[in-house]
Parts: sequence; structure tokens; C-alpha cells
Amino acid sequence: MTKPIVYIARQLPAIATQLLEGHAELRQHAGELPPTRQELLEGVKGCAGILSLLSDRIDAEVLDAAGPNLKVISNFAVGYNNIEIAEARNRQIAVGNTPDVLTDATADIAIALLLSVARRLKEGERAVRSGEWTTWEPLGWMGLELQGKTLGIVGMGRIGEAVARRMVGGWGMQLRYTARTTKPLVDAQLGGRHVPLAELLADSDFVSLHVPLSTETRHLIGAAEFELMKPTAVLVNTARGEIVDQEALEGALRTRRIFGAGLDVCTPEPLPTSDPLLKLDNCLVVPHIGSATLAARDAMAERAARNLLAGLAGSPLPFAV
Ligand SMILES: NC(=O)c1ccc[n+]([C@@H]2O[C@H](COP(=O)([O-])OP(=O)(O)OC[C@H]3O[C@@H](n4cnc5c(N)ncnc54)[C@H](O)[C@@H]3O)[C@@H](O)[C@H]2O)c1
Ligand SMILES: O=C(O)[C@H](O)CO
Repeated sequence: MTKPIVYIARQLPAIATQLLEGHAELRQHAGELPPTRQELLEGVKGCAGILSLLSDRIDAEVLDAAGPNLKVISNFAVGYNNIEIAEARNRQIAVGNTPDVLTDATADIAIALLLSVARRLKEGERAVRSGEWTTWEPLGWMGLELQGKTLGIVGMGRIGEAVARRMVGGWGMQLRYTARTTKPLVDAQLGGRHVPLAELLADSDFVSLHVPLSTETRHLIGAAEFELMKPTAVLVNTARGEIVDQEALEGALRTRRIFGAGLDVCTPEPLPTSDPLLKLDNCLVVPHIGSATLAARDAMAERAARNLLAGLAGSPLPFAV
């Protein structure tokens, strides 16, 4: 019997191919960079499964290119804004993602960014390297403390809650959050308050973004929202770059409308080295490394492979979108 063909859009932790081998003919994109659009369209031809990454746009054109054999798209990420879900559903193509296993890793990065910006680690480290560090400065490198301050979580889902648990438990922070529905457990255990976004922005010393990217959340944080924030506020984004209007962010940081920002995600990715954000001392950008731990990436690879195998077998996906 001929095996179904699976297109794998990048080199992944070995567990992914180990699980798939024997069940499918693997057509894997080589190299560290994503497939070009043309390579993607060629690569998926005749496939029954696609293992995609967040940098691969999976839309009607790709589904057309794959053709009628396509049964499953398995995204190597929890976010799936790169996939046209409605288009896949119309064609009865199953879509899976990799939730939970990257929650802790991503929450840790959000807090690492928050602390780094609050305590100006980027400026400090640069001063050490450049020789600007000449003495212990009683008035130098002044930052912000976290203890007892107010944390605003925009999108109280898995990662939002993991950040809140760490920060309320570790730094006794007051908690405000936005969500589709009130979270009674978060309120009871962490003293959370479900509030409108405007109230969260006005009250919070630290704002951390954890909503998925959608038409509703694109540019959720723009010039009007920065106006509501405290001048001492820090914004952290580990969700998706497009949730923030980046031009407005650059303005808010340059004019010190807010204290600083820590970004694991931005627009575009990679951010061009000429981007004005990179000229600012109060902005720390890291290269989308929220889930970049060995444990998280291995577990994501396993979930992605299990989703593919289930989809190929016509079974419900263990981690379906
Ligand atoms: N930086 C990284 O490497 C990295 C890693 C993992 C996830 N992410 C991003 O983080 C996002 C969140 O992941 P998660 O596992 O916590 O997802 P999740 O689904 O558990 O949480 C998202 C929450 O946001 C809520 N929400 C949706 N739209 C909203 C809106 N308009 N206003 C308020 N709340 C809204 C949802 O109801 C949900 O509770 C992902 O979609 C992904 O884009 C990034
Ligand atoms: O959505 C996700 O999973 C991240 O952005 C990458 O791990």
C-alpha cells in the first residue's frame, strides 16, 4: 500500500520524524529558513498532511496546491493565525496545534522581559561592554520595583494565567485581566479582577499581552491605548507582533509616554536591523524565543506529530483547533 505523503516545512526536533516514519512518506523542507511561497506550493502537492510553522501562511492557494488528498494541517505552535481556519473547515481538513507544553516556557520569557526592562538590563549590559561603566553610580541605572505593583494580563488564557500565578505568588502583585469571560478560580486564588481593557491599562504598572492574533485583536494596543497607560508602565508582548501598533509603540517609547517595552514578537519577523525600535534604550527585542527550551520544543514536536498521525488515520486530533 502506498503511504500518504506528509510535507514538513522545516527541520524539527527528531521526535517528530521518528513518530511519523513508517506511517507516511516524509517530504521535508531542508535548511534553516522557511520555504519560499513557491517552495511551499510545490512541496505540498499531493500531500495528505502538512506540518506547518507559524511563518508558513496556509491559505486557499496552499490548500488548492495540496489538492484533494489533504486531510490534516498540524501547526508546530499553539497560535494558528497563520492558517485560514474557515477555509480548512469548509474543506473538512482537520487542524491541530500544540497547546500547554509551551505555557511555562513562554510565561518565563514574559517575566524575563518584564524584569529586564524594569531594571534596564539592556542599558546596563551595554555600558559594561562599552566602558561607560566607570563607577558604582548612586544615581545611575534606576529602574522599577515589582513588589505590590499592579499587573495587567490582556487575555487570561493558559499563558496569561501562568504569568499571573508567578507574579502574584512571587511579587505579591495586584491583578487585573481582560478575558472573554470572568475566571472565578483566578479571582479566588490570585485576587484577580476582570476589567475592561481601558481600566486595565490605566491601573497597571506592568501590562503583558496574551491574546491570540485575530481580526479583533490586531492593533488592540495603539496610540489611544498608550495614552491611557502610566508613564512608568512597562509593556510586554509575547503573543503576536500585530497585536501592537508598532509605530505607535515606537512613539510612546521615544517620548517616554511609557517607561519601556519588552518584545518577544514584532512586525515583521525578523525585525530589520534598521527598525527605529532597535535604536531605543527602553525597548528590548528578542527573536521570538518564548517556546525555545529543549523540553517545550520536543513536546511540541511530539504533539504536532501525534496530530498528524491522527489526521491521517481519520481520527479526531488529540490537540485540535
Ligand atoms: N512568544 C511565543 O513563542 C509564544 C508561545 C506560545 C504562544 N504564543 C502566543 O500566545 C497566545 C496565547 O497562547 P495561550 O496558550 O495562552 O492561548 P489561550 O487560548 O489559552 O489564551 C488566550 C486567551 O485570550 C482570550 N481572548 C481571545 N480574544 C480576546 C480578546 N479580544 N480580549 C480578551 N481576551 C481574549 C481567550 O479567550 C483565551 O482565554 C497564542 O495564541 C500565541 O499567539 C506565543
Ligand atoms: O504560538 C506559538 O506556539 C509560538 O509563537 C511559537 O512557539
